[in-house]
Amino acid sequence: MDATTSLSLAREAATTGGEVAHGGFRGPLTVETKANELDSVTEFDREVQRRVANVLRADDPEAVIVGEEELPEIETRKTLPESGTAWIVDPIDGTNNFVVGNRIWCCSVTAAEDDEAVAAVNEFPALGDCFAAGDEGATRNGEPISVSQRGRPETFTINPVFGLSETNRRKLSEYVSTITEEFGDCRRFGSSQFALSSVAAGELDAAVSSMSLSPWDTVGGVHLVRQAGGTVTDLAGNRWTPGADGIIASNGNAHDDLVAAFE
Ligand SMILES: O=P(O)(O)OC[C@H]1O[C@](O)(COP(=O)(O)O)[C@@H](O)[C@@H]1O
Ligand SMILES: [Mg+2]
Repeated sequence: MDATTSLSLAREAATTGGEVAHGGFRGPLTVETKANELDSVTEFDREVQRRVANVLRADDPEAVIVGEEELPEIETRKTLPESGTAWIVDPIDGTNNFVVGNRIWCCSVTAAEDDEAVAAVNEFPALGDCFAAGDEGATRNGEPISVSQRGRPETFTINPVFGLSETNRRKLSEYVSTITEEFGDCRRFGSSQFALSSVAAGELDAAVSSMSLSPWDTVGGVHLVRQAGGTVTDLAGNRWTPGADGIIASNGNAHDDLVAAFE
């Protein structure tokens, strides 16, 4: 499937999923936890993944789906296949925000070919922003976007993406110190797809993490950043690929400084 066709299907799936989630936003929810007390899931996460999968499977009944939630009736992988087409789905990225009524959450749908994204859509219904990219640049609500122009590291606003699991808290605090001592300002939003979309749109200068983030937290947003003219590597400065330990996504202007600062 070419990038234009993939983008159109990703858009249809993410729009459908976003509408379903938005219908439950700020309403009564049943909230369960997964790995820890701060890892929430709601009935909407599962229902949105089901609805997104139905859109994708209506087009191709054999569509390979890499998704965050477990659904008994839809076979879902946790990692990307080494070859072929796969659809990466985060039904709600930012579930903790969704649960408390904060608008920063999205339905994320990405098409990948052989481990590499070809089209991505991050639909934020409560914000009214839809970030999308095929192979002709990135857009927000249909308008072209590009990474920021900022060049001096001490002026950079950076999002350390970590979540709040026990094991990652110490590293997060190190990253926050590095940002405030060597760079400019710090932001945290509770959604890695929002962080990456914001880098693509020039609203943030960089997003960084030493965690190995899941494909549904990253692959689509990485594609948006690259299509918007940015640079995405692992912590060693090598081109980022799914499964990498850590990520540095930036406007590209001080990428070497970021690689030198974060480990
Ligand atoms: O900006 P923060 O608070 O570090 O949040 C980042 C975290 O947000 C998430 O993107 C939220 O994902 P989910 O809501 O899909 O669980 C995590 O995957 C990631 O670890
Ligand atoms: Mg999620």
